[in-house]
Amino acid sequence: MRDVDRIAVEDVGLQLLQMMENAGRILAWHVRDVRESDVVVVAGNGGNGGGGLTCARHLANRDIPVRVVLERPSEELSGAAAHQCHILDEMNVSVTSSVEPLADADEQTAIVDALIGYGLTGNVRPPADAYIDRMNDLSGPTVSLDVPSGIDATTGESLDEAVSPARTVTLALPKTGLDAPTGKLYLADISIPRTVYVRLDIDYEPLFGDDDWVRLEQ
Ligand SMILES: NC(=O)C1=CN([C@@H]2O[C@H](COP(=O)(O)OP(=O)(O)OC[C@H]3O[C@@H](n4cnc5c(N)ncnc54)[C@H](O)[C@@H]3O)[C@@H](O)[C@H]2O)[C@@H](O)CC1
Ligand SMILES: [K+]
Repeated sequence: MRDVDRIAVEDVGLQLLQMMENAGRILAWHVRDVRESDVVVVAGNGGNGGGGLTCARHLANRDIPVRVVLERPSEELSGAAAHQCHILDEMNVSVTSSVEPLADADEQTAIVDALIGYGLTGNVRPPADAYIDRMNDLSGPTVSLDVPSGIDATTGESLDEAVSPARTVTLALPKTGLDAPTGKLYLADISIPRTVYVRLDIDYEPLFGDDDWVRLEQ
């Protein structure tokens, strides 16, 4: 997937924010599909977090009650995550980095797990572990972006706590490590052109029909 990202960006010219917009918009569709009530987005500081912040914008644009809990203070965000968070600030969407994560979520609140995607390196470090535990404590439906946080996208193993979602919306290609507990698994089209796969000798069959996502059988 890193190779796909690299070729798409460096050779073909697709920009991260374009792929992230597709990811966040399709994630918002799935959150609307599962939610009964308000929504809390848990966002890390990488591309996964950026996708969650994009999702929050698409929900807020439809007057869906949504708030964001960051793993670290917004002034520590960088890159695309900082970009997406600035827009939410301008929209007056609630963004906090509370120590007691998700303190005011009730049993109906839907959770968006945009903490860690395929960038997981090694055992889950604090405070991410507390956020993962808290997400798992809540009874509302959780939707994970790309990979349930804490799961290794390649091996599928979780070295310790991992999010146990109702569904996972993975991006572009099914990650090899997704035979892990992902809940219902969906693949989202983030507009990676076929030439990227051809250049990487990945045999690619068109996966997407009329929808922007497909359900993957597990
Ligand atoms: N082509 C694609 O697949 C695209 C993927 N995107 C998203 O970008 C993600 C990859 O982005 P990144 O490479 O920035 O990485 P991630 O956003 O997956 O992970 C980095 C974040 O996880 C934290 N983290 C990493 N290891 C940790 C550990 N052991 N304990 C606690 N925290 C840990 C880091 O502090 C950082 O906040 C994908 O999972 C996907 O969601 C999108 O940006 C769009 C393009
Ligand atoms: K995640």
